[in-house]
Amino acid sequence: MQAITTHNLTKKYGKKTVVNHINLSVKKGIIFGFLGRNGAGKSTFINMMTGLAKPTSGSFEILGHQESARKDIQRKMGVLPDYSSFYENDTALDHLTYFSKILQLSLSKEELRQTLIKVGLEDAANVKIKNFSFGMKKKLGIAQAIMNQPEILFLDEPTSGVDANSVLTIHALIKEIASTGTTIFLTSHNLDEVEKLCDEVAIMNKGVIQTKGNMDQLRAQYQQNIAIYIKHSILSENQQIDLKKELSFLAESSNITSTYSELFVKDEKVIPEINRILVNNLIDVYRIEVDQPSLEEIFLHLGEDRESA
Ligand SMILES: Nc1ncnc2c1ncn2[C@@H]1O[C@H](COP(=O)(O)OP(=O)(O)OP(=O)(O)O)[C@@H](O)[C@H]1O
Repeated sequence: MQAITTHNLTKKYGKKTVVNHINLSVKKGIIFGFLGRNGAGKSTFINMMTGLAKPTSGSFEILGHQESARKDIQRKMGVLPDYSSFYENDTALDHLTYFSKILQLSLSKEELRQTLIKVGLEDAANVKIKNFSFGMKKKLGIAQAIMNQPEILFLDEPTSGVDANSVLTIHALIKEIASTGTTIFLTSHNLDEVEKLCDEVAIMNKGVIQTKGNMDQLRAQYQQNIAIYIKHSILSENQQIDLKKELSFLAESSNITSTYSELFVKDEKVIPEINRILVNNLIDVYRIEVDQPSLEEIFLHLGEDRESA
């Protein structure tokens, strides 16, 4: 089942088309990363999902509900906006109590405390928000977003401006929430974070989805080679030539030297075969390192495509 399906979803501001006929589907239960440069249209897309903006044309379903069934969607949805606002004189517990009432969740104090425990703010339940660090405010924002035990959670930049320790806690929290089956739709400018957390990624550019898939699919699509670095026993010149020839069927390119070789391959599935060739040639391997292209490299590569287009 899909958590989100959009059909030619479009948003225009005046004459400017900010979201342009997007057909996107997001599987239920995954962590989905939504990327794009500033101004690509991500927030506008999310605002339509969360009910803050109306599509100009097209439609979408969330968890099987049409956009018109906003109340049903809202009940199952949690949202951490890019910037949450708080009454600085409220405590964490006051804040959750207030939103629990607004959302008509009728949660007990104990249930609210449990939510604070989940996000690691148990000791701050009665502390005024004005004394919170930025990271604590993000965690409180997440607590607010998960109070209703949502089936789908939108997290807009959950770790931007947050200190390294809190980043780790928030990452662990996101994984824990996802492990209960909640679909997570996450935007972040931190590509490393997206690569670590997300099962699938979509990259938006100028209002359209430029690419979508898991990391393996993105690597294959953008033909980013995997680099393999091997430190091995000393090879004579003839051995180097023979090895290069044998590996030429598996590697896109290679650089074989007497003690150290670099290979560039399309698919990591060839690594065991490379290993076998080394063993058959009685070459001792002291170290082998595999360097997969990062999401950052793919993202930059997409940028090159865009600029040369
Ligand atoms: N309410 C609005 N009225 C007019 N133009 C808007 C409005 N909201 C967004 N835009 C324009 O739409 C384009 C896309 O903006 P959007 O905020 O969706 O991008 P984004 O990908 O979320 O960028 P960022 O990563 O900087 O948040 C921008 O050119 C922006 O100026």
